[in-house]
Amino acid sequence: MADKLDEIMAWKRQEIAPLVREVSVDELSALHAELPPVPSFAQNLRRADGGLAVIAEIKRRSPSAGAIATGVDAPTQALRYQAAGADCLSVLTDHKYFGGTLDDLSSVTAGFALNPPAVPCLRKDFMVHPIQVRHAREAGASAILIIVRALSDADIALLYRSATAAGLDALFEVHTQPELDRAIAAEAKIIGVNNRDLAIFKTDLALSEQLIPGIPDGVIAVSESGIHTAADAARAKACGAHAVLVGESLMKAADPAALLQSFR
Ligand SMILES: O=C(O)c1ccccc1NCC(=O)[C@H](O)[C@H](O)COP(=O)(O)O
Repeated sequence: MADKLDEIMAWKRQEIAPLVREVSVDELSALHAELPPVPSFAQNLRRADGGLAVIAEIKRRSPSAGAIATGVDAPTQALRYQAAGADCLSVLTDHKYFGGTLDDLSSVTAGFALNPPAVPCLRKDFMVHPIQVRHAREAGASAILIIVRALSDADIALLYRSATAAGLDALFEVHTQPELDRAIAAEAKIIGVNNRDLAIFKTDLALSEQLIPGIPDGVIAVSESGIHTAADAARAKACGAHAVLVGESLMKAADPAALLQSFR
């Protein structure tokens, strides 16, 4: 079966080609110094009460689910998640496959500036070049995504250095033990186990149970994808997850606050 992630990564490199230019670590540090600070993504993933933190995702559609909530207004959904008690948000900014835009992220963070407290936002996109890190910081993100399987070790190191210079955290996403080993070697501080196999679109929480116990102490562990019920979240917590990343079930929930609280 064709691998969707390979297709998306090839498209992403094509999509950003016209925007690509050299972006140095110094440029990103200077940008960070001149822009208003952003709230810490990592800090919000460690709840003082020991409960499971929830990263609530804004996602209109996806390759696996098709249409989820195509007409949703991102800043309105962000304020619903804020009121529901989300610890962090994940905002899809890829348009072709997920129906999101970078403007969604900018309008979400601008909305929080008018309606504090700001909830830290992950720019959920397929990162391949530091220019995307710059755009994420300008749009008010607190973190970027690094999909280990899709990148060389050199690309991972460059993106991580760039994110750190720009004052952003990085969520390293893994799906296998060798990918987890690479994330650990890169000194990731936040590692997410994606329960969804992006080749066949099957989600299996057993993957979190298999990999999360191998995430070192001191590193934040996130279980991603396929969390629909309190029982799913409890499985993630039982194997050591500090947080869950939840898209489809929260996007479709009539009462996101009740569902989110049940996860905790
Ligand atoms: O969700 C997909 O179909 C998908 C396909 C290809 C690459 C990435 C994909 N999803 C990204 C995600 O990681 C999920 O949006 C996220 O973990 C939330 O998952 P869910 O709660 O199952 O919506």
